[in-house]
Amino acid sequence: MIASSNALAAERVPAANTMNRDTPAIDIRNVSCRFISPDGKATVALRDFTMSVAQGEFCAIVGPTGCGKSTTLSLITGLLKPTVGEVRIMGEPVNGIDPRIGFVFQSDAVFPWRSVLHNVAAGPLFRGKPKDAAYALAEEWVRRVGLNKFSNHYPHQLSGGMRKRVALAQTFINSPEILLMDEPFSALDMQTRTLMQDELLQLWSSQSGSVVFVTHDLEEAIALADKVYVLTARPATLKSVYEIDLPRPRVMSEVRYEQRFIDISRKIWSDLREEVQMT
Ligand SMILES: Nc1ncnc2c1ncn2[C@@H]1O[C@H](COP(=O)(O)OP(=O)(O)OP(=O)(O)O)[C@@H](O)[C@H]1O
Repeated sequence: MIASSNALAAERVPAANTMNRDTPAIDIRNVSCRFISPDGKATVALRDFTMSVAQGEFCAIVGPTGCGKSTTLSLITGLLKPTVGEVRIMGEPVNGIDPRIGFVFQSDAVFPWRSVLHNVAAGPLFRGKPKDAAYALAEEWVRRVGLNKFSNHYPHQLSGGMRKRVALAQTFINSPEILLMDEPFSALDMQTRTLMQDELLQLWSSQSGSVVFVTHDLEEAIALADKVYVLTARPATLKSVYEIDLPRPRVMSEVRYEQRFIDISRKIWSDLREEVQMT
């Protein structure tokens, strides 16, 4: 496996909680997950799967289609319970929806009837922040994601990339300790996608959260992550973990052309290809 440098990790702001820094943000231990359909047919999505995400770490999950990647995220959120095994968040067993967890999915989760500013303010308002403070914070986040000129626009008046920026602002405004992302940029064109990846890395490096990023795109996984988890074909179990020693900060439009990146891609792809060919 490849050694890690984690060059920027030491510069990030420490997590604002009293927990031991060595406690994993996410600890999935020997988890299996089986679905029973109404006609009684069983589907085993995950089998004896183990994964540990450190505080502040950026992990990506890749694997063949339908292997169980999204199921892994559902287990972390508590929306699903494992059939066997245990999932811990910040050292505690998962117990219902956790406000420390933020999500960004492939589809936009913006409210179509609210303007950009109102969309971004929704989270803090929902969490009980006073109105003035919530809107002041929302204005700051709208500016941070470069949408200040579009603050009063509605989602249907925005491009796909702009809506994704709204989604990032909506999520980061809550300073999530854990950020779960399921194919968040897959609907975007290549150029917009590259810009959004850069923005994601900038936002992430300014906060202390851990990220689990599910993607079909191996290059995206390598470019973004500290660690790439390769899952087997269904029922998914952990095939291998690669630590990505590319220095940070990384520039998405350049990193893919570095020889080290190409070497890592080749190595992981030879692992992943065996699984993809089975599906
Ligand atoms: N609620 C459910 N009930 C029954 N089967 C389910 C349920 N959720 C997922 N599955 C099945 O579990 C398996 C894993 O699904 P999952 O969505 O986790 O895969 P994935 O790796 O994210 O897929 P993709 O790469 O296509 O997005 C699939 O066979 C899917 O049909």
